[in-house]
Parts: sequence; C-alpha cells; structure tokens
Amino acid sequence: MAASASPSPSSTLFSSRSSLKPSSLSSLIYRLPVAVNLRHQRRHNPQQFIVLSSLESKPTVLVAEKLGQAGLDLLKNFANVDCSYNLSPEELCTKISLCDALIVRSGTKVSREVFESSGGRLKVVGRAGVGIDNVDLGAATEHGCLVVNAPTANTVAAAEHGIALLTAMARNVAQADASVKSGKWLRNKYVGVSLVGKTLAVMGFGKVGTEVARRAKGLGMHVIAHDPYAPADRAHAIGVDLVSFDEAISTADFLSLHMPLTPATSKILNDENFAKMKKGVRIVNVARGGVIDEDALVRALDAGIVAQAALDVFTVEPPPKDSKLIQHENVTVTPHLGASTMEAQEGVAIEIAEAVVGALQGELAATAVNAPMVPAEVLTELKPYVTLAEKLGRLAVQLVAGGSGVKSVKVTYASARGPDDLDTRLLRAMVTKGLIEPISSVFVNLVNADFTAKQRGVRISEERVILDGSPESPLESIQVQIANVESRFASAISESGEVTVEGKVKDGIPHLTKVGAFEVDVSLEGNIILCRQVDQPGMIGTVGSILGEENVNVSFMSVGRIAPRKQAVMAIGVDEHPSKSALKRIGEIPAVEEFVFLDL
Ligand SMILES: NC(=O)c1ccc[n+]([C@@H]2O[C@H](COP(=O)([O-])OP(=O)(O)OC[C@H]3O[C@@H](n4cnc5c(N)ncnc54)[C@H](O)[C@@H]3O)[C@@H](O)[C@H]2O)c1
Ligand SMILES: O=C(O)[C@H](O)COP(=O)(O)O
Repeated sequence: MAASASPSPSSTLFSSRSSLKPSSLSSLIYRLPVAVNLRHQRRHNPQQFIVLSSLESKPTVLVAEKLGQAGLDLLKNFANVDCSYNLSPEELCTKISLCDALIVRSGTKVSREVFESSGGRLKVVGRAGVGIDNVDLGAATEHGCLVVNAPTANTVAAAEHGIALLTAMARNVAQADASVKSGKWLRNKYVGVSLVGKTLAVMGFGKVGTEVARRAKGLGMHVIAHDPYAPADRAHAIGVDLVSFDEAISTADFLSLHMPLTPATSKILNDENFAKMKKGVRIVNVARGGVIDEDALVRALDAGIVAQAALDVFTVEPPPKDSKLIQHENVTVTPHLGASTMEAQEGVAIEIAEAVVGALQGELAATAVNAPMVPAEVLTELKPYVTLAEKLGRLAVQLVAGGSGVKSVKVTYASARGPDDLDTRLLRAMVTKGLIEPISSVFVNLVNADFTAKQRGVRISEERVILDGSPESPLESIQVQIANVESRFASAISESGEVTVEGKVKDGIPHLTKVGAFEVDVSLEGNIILCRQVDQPGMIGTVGSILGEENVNVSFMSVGRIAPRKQAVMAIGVDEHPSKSALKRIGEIPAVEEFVFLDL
C-alpha cells in the first residue's frame, strides 16, 4: 500500500511511526523538552509550542526559599536553578513568567496572581514540606499546574518538636531560662507539672500526630486522639483510643494539634470550645496557627482555662512583635521550627527535588496534591489505554458537526476487572484532553481536565461493563459517546443516537474498532479517513490507488459492513495528511456516500 518512498514535507516532520505516537503520558502533566514531543505539540497546539520552545534546552526552576544542598544538586543536574529568596509578591509575579517550576516552603504565598502572571509557563509548584495552605490550589488546578509536596521527610522532626514543646512547657524551661539569664534564681516560681499519667489528646492522627502519640506513650501519658478520617485499628495498634472532638477537648490535660489548616479546621479552637475544656489544660500547636482563634486563646489564658500554650506556628508569620499572645508569660513560642532539623531539611530537599524533576519529565508524581496519584506499575500497565482514551476523545469530537455543542459525553469501560482494580481517572482525563484540545486553545492535562470540562459545560459520565473472564489486561475496550449532537459523518451515529467510537488495545497498540454501528479495525497510529460506501468489489483498490498517486502512505485498511453488498464503512489509516485534491477524488468515487478525514 505504500504510495511512495520519498517523504512528503509532513512526513519529514513526523518521520517514523514511533514519532507519531502521542506523548500522552508526558503531556499529561507536562511536556518533555524533547523534539518528538514538541513536534506533537506543534501539530495540536501551536500556542503551547511557543511556550515549550524555551524548554528545548533546560527548564528553569525558581527556588524561592532556602532548600537543602542535596536537593539543589539534584535540581541542577536537570534544570537551570534560580535561588532567589525573600522575593516580594510583586517580584515573585515578575519572575514567575520565566520559570517552569517553583519551589517554596511555608513562607511564600503562591497566590492566584502568581499563576496568572506565569502566562501558562509554570507547570509545577513544589512545596518543600507538608502544609500546602500557602498555595492557592484552586488557581493551580485551573492553570493546569501540578502541585507536589514532600509529605514524609519532616514528620519525625515535627513530632520531636511537638514533644520538645510539650516537655519544655510543662517544666517552664523557656521562662526559667530567660529568668536565670536576667540574673534571677526563682526556684519556687517555676514549679512545673508532670506528664506521667496525664491525658494527652492528639488532634489529627496523621503522620505527625501518630509519632507524637507514640512518643507520649513512652513518657507514660494516657493518649487519646481525635481524627474523623483515621482508622481506629491504626490507633488501637499503638494503644490509642479515637474519640469524638468534644470528648477529646473535654477530657484532655494536654492537647497537641496536628491537623491541617482547612476551612473545616480554621479557628477550631475558639471561645466556644475553650469553654468545654478542663480548667488548666495545656496546648501545643505545631500544626498551623490558623487552627486556633488566637484572640480567644489569649482570653482563655487570662481566664485560667488554658494554663499554658506552646506554639510553633501563628496565623500571621512572623507574628506582630506586640502580639498579646506572643508576650503572654504562660506562652512558649518558637519561630515555625517544627521541620527545621538538619536531617529533615536534607530529606525534604531531596524529596521535593525528585518530585519536581519527575513532574517536569512528565511522570505522575506520587506526592501530587491536585492530581490523582497513580502508582508507577499501574501507569505502565495503563499506558496504551491512556493513548487510546485520548485518541478516542480526539476522534469523537472531530466527528461532531462543527466540533461544537459537546455537552454530554459517556465513556464506557469494558473490563473483567472490578471497579476497585481499575483506576479510570487517568483515562477520563485523557478522553477529556482529546475532546477539548482539538476545539480550543486550552492546554488540558490530568490536573485541569475535570475543571476544563466543567468550565466548558461538558459533562463526562463513566460506565463500567464488567466482563467475565481473565482480568489479565486492565481493559477490553473503551467506548466514547457524545449525545445530542449532529455528526459530519452520519454513520458515526449509533442506533441509540450518539456519535460513537470504540477502541481496543491490540499487541500494545490502540485500535479503533467501532464507528457508530460499524465494526472496523484500524490502528490509531497515524490519521484516519472514514468512508461510507455501497459494499462492492474494488473499493479498497480504488481508494488505495488514489492515495498512492497522491503520495499518501496507507498504514491500515479495514471494512465493516452491515450486510454483503449493502452499506460498508471503510477505515483507512494514513501516515500523511492527504491533500485537498486526494480527498476530493475520494469523495467523487460514485459508490462513496460520505467520508471524513480525522486528524489524530
Ligand atoms: N510546624 C512545622 O514545622 C510542621 C512540620 C510538619 C507538619 N506540620 C503541619 O502539621 C500538620 C500535620 O502534618 P502531617 O504530616 O501529620 O499531615 P497528615 O496529612 O499526615 O495528617 C493530618 C491528619 O489530620 C487529620 N484531620 C483532617 N481534618 C481534621 C479535623 N477536622 N480534625 C482532626 N483531624 C483532622 C487528617 O485525617 C490526617 O490524618 C500539617 O498542617 C502540617 O503542615 C507542621
Ligand atoms: O508544613 C510543613 O511541612 C511545615 O510547616 C514546615 O514548614 P517549613 O518548610 O516552612 O519549615
């Protein structure tokens, strides 16, 4: 079927079969700075190509807060690294348009303005630590920017700091130290309280909370915990009872806060809840300042409800010098030091550098905060289906007359695997990418796929067909249906009235296997011509020779028919874009009733 050995201009650009494969996985999060990827982008999204052209050498990573050397070294192997600390919000907004990734700790606000100022170039924000309350996640998602954090490397450091504050508070270490240094010797004033046998309520039984609980048990404390999402058996395993919020705050002698700052936890310790506490309760906060209503805490301290507080974190950091809370004699403070050990900072730096480099290389990060986390082995297995999903979306939307009016899309997965064994988020995102990119200039990736679909009023529903048989491969087929639209290729409308395409993966290669009610079989590696004709001998040869004469290489042909000598749909895979004259000649074949060229 090869029409010609000499490459056409377009086949120079897409010279080999492998270079025709879309960069689905890498473009999911980010586009690789390599030629093949850029070529693909140039075809589908010229605007994006302009942005990416600067990446043909190395991406630029802005490190806006101090990061451990090991992390910087890792970054420098891969990227141009700009370490600019203490930037004002305006300076950050100015610089960000030149950066592909940004790394921050808790001291930098990554606001909506930052994403807007980036002009679409910023693709990854790395939070070198756990809390992401300083990053506007909604804005990141809308801009298709992945946010990753380093959630594990500072857990022990934070827990140790919590215990340090707990013990220092109970024995007035900070106050006594200051007193001795000012020349006093007040042994009676600084009598403390013992920890052994006292009840500690750990509020937020996640990574840090669990480690604090473990250590507090070692100090002989009775530990309870409150966490609406933690499994009770994990708590029981270390001898901790999970209790309700009210029980925790009303029975504790000590409270240690370890929940994230969210709308639900903001000012969760307030006047109302201080009033429920035991008189003389002591509070440690190494989570976030915002979980406490700080004015209410001052009132509770003054009223003696709270005997002491030890705080590492504050609503505003640094807090105002004249803050009543900071100056309160029963309050011990540290300047957000929870994660600040040599070991933790080195670990965090490596953890975040690896996550950012991985994301820039197009990998799905295991610590993604605003995108599904997909384990590497699942990703490898799903790879051809991810490509299939994108291509089916791309085909389906091109079959819609005018490409517009797409509002209701159904994706059906046929699989022998149960819903728990098949994660379809990636596939749905890729169908969305395929549907939206051909009809807009929006860059769609796993991060912003759902948002983009919603914004365009496209509702994507998913359905599973559970098949009998061996669940060896993840999927048998994927079907994409667009309802309530007209088609530029009437045969693509199924009996139930939707534009319908269906595909399978065969030997690792995605294939189109159904268009409307017609069974076809064409590998989705190049572009496709669909042609409905009266089924009669010689059609394959006629179309094939027109394409050959027009220097278009045919990779695949298949004919699906409803009955012999009735109507048939021919699917022809072509490596090149056929010229207008080639398409015209196909349209003029008397038996051809309709045809469409689909750009993959
Ligand atoms: N001071 C520091 O330097 C420092 C260092 C590390 C972590 N932190 C902060 O500590 C917090 C916890 O960190 P982590 O690594 O343990 O995170 P994590 O996600 O492992 O744990 C947080 C836990 O809080 C629970 N939670 C959520 N909402 C809750 C609620 N309303 N009530 C009670 N529990 C709730 C979650 O279910 C989760 O188990 C984060 O805010 C983080 O930023 C501070
Ligand atoms: O959330 C965290 O990881 C801690 O609060 C540490 O923040 P830092 O990186 O600013 O020390």
